[in-house]
Amino acid sequence: MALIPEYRSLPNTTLAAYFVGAYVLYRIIFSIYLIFFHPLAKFPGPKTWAVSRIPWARRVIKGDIWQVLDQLHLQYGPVVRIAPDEITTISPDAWKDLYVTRPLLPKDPYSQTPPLNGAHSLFTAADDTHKRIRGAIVNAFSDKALRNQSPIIEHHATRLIERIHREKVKSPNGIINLQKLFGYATFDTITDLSFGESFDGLEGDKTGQENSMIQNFFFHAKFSTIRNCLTRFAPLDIFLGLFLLGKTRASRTRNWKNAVDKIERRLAKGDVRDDFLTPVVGRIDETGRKGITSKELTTNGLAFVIADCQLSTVALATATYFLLREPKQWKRLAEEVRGRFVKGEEITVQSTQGMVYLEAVINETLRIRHPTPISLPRVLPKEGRVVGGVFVPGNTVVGINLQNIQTSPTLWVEPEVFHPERFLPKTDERYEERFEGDVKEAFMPFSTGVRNCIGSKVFLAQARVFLARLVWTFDLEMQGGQEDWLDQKAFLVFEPKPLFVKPTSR
Ligand code: HEM
Repeated sequence: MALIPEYRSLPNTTLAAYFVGAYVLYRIIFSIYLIFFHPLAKFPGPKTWAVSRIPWARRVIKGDIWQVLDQLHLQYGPVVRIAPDEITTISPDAWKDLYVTRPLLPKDPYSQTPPLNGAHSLFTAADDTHKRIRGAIVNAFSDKALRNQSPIIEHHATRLIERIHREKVKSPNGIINLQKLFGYATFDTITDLSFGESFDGLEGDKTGQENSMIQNFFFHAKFSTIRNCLTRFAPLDIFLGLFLLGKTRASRTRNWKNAVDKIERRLAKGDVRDDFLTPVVGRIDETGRKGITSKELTTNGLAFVIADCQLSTVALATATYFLLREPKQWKRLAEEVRGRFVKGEEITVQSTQGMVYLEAVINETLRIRHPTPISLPRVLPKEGRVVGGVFVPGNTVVGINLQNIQTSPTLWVEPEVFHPERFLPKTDERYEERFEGDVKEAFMPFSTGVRNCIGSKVFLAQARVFLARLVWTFDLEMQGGQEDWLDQKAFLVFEPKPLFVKPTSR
């Protein structure tokens, strides 16, 4: 009782100092616990990262976390503690331990942006909901389905080449931004496949309406990355969410309506052609107990569009950049493509299968520059699990960073050098023995297990046809001053710079 008047009589500044002092003392004691006594204390890593999420968050928000993780692995080894409750690994065995071994590990909820309308995409759905949705649409991604969808991909490849011709003529010095055109081409292809109608970005020069949706996707990727990161520092994420969601509400509503209208028109036509909607025609089930609901169909359609449009654009622009920087590799690819086809139209999804150098170029591009250089974090069960040969305690968040595992000097020969040859069959005369040193099991650009990339075959088909048609039709020269083109930030996905090239028809 006697304390209360004394306590009350303290000046406000002294009171505040007590509180600050108590908090600092608590942080110091807690930090000592985190560094020396916490179950993750045995894992190496920077001490400042072990005691707080802030160093990690700072790098995510700066867009260079993938580069910093590279350095941390070099310094500390294959397993690094990057937060009080999280470790990252580049052990190839961890692919199986984290993404295949049963029971399946849930995704770290902090790494996910929850759907605004409650209808999950495959990315955010868990357990039975994930199984149900994937089961409803998986047939749209089979080899057979892809064969039937091929004319759509080839049609947009033709329009890409036509647009490059038009752009070349329009440009006073013949220089064009190829990254932008890849963006339109992938956008047109994937909207055609996902919604049943193309958004016709490649025709924008004719209609005078250049589509800005692609730029918006990259903006959203940045926003979602920062918001997800801030969910660990609530209520900061809520403020950012209110501000940015308000700012983007109109465009989101427009995109949603556009998608719904197109999907409805496509479903009404019935079983008329093969696209991603074919397996669900007449099978929409609004109960949410089997199949897929119409809201989930739209959410997933938009997710496919965003995934393809961003990742394929980055991959295609990056492949072209590497090829133009490395004349020997360009020449090898040109020989393969030009030696095989007499006419550009012969270049199809089917006819580009088994083109070993082309496939090696695509693989090497994905290896050296994964379009989405993120970690795939999973939460361990309370009993813990062996990951990559090391026991990791329960409730730890563990992930493989897609970029780091593909460029670690402990796993790859000359990891930063563009050598498609490393992916050639050993019997190929261009293969070099030194690439025996590569640990190819580390290379899983589409992840593995039941949550692997459902769209990988579509991407590969598109990449083969677009690149082969480009190389068949044009000689390309890179405009100077782009030596630092690869210096890009990544927010979920790399933010590609314009790629200025001068195409000349052969
Ligand atoms: C360069 C191209 C691509 C790469 C490197 C890539 C990579 C990946 C990776 C690593 C995952 C696993 C994500 C996780 O575990 O959280 C994934 C999942 C997924 N990808 Fe892709 N992707 C690409 C293109 C595409 C395309 C073209 C589509 C759509 C047509 C697509 C649709 C999806 C979907 C829906 C999932 C979630 C699958 C599930 O959880 O069931 N991706 N992708």
